[in-house]
Amino acid sequence: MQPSLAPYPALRLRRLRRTPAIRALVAETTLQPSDFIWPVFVRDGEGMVEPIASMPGVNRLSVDRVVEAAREAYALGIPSICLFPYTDPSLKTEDCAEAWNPDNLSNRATRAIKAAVPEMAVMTDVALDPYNINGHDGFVEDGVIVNDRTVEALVKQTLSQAEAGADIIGPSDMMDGRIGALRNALEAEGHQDVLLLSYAAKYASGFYGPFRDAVGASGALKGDKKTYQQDPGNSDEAMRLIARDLSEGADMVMVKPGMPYLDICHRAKAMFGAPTFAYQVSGEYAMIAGAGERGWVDGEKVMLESLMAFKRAGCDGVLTYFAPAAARLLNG
Ligand SMILES: NCC(=O)CCC(=O)O
Repeated sequence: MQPSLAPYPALRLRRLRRTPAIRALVAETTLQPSDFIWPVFVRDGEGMVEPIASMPGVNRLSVDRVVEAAREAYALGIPSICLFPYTDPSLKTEDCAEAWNPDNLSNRATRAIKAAVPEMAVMTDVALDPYNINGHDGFVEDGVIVNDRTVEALVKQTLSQAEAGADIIGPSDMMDGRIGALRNALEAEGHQDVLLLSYAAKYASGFYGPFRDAVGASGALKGDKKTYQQDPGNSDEAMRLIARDLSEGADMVMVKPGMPYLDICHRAKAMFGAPTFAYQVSGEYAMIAGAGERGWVDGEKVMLESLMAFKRAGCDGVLTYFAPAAARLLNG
């Protein structure tokens, strides 16, 4: 766009900022509760609300409490909730079989939410890390994360989540060929309406630290994830990954983390025009919530500003731990 500008004083751009009404008229971007997917941490037990120290205001919830939280979130106008299980260490194995157990925590929570709040879109996570004894998203053989055997396991995990009633499956593993394999399996098994929101551009980031505490994976992870997650300096690679996943049958794509990667969000939306989401991850949340708690920044203001930035960059929506707090503010 080439802005055509009259010379000053014919042009006084401050005229457009003079009152709240005029500012509202010319606002380019809006933020609303329907822009959010709310990630929640699920644990076993009943009546459990367990705070996560590195994520002030975020708790691990037992299934009954997740159902209550989902009901409240939906009433606030948040259309979707995303489940992350805190897996009991005794259930983590080398074969990751708990990942496709029809009665695992994630599947139980999905069934319970779909029974209580059927209109809400339940999103689930596909990757082996919550169930893997070594904390990796794929199987490890001789120190190498193997691709194709992992994809076979991801298919089993996906089908068990679809059977439980998940509306949106989020493959976060970054293996090659998994979107095509999952799409084919969903079609073949009568789950043609299940959506795939691919974690297409997922970076090997330091911003995931608090999440790994939240799901109990910090101690488990051996080494790093650099052979499957992206180098933070790469942008063309992100476009290739997104193009590939869309061509294999992804309905929506995600960029993760969010705030440090707004250029990737913008480029992805401009290049593909597909429904594009960003994940404002745990470290981003912790920085804003932690600084807000200490009074170093105005926490609410920075929260909304950060979420608006995703929309301005071109995202259709944001996965954010702030979803209920932000929705409450936006609803007034
Ligand atoms: N697969 C989901 C994540 O890795 C979330 C990361 C975060 O919130 O830090």
